[in-house]
Amino acid sequence: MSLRFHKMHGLGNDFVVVDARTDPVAIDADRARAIADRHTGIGCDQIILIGPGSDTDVSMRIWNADGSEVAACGNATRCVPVLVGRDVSIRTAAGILHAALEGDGATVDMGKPSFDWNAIPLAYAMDTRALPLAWGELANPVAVNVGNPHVVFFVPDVHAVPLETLGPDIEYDLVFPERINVNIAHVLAPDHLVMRTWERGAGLTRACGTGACATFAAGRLLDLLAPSARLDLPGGSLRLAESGDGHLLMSGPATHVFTGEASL
Ligand SMILES: N[C@@H](CCC[C@H](N)C(=O)O)C(=O)O
Repeated sequence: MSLRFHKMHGLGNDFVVVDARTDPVAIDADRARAIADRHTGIGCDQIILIGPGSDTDVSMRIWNADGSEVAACGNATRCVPVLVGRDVSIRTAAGILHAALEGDGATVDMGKPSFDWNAIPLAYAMDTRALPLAWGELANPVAVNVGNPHVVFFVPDVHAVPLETLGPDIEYDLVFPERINVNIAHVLAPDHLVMRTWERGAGLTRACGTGACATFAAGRLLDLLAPSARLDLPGGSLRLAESGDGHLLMSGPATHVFTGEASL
């Protein structure tokens, strides 16, 4: 099957973006895995399908490299207005998002975080400010849903944590019935932190936009961060701010690399 696609990325979190606004394209878990394969496919962390919107400008569906379909992807959301060439409203499985072109990327209103244990979701009721759980040296994370599920650990040094081994243990722990994205962060100042993410369904990535939103929301909840902060990820920096009504505003770059066609 022939596939026309755009290769895009947000801070090195890379995507195969399929623009199906005028002609429908069918993607399922098997096709998503084949496209994402870095040896036999195109290679990417996520596959993004942009479709027409009914009540919005466009719609967006998201698959991780392992073929799992998910509701949110912050970095890909910044890519949408860049691809379309204007500010857009986007229908996603997590609700309607608004993305506005800004600088070399976009600012997206990512909505309000939820700290409800049911919304994360967790297997049973727990204090989501500090889950009473530990995996190796990582203990008592904040759990938060920002359209997708995350845990956030505040640690003394993100570079000293073996996230490549602890990440999968946490992602697949049965306490997270829909698996989980795993973020570790250390705060340098109330308006500046450093973080890394193990992504559900994709592993270690250079950046995770929803991970940055989750980490900022967790930092605000614990009073570690100011209402606006810079977050340094392995692939570069994002700016997060909290609006008056508690929404998370994420700003950062989004890059179109090339347009191609593949038999996949
Ligand atoms: N890279 C994304 C998040 C993609 C989805 C995530 N791995 C999940 O399974 O929820 C981002 O920039 O937010």
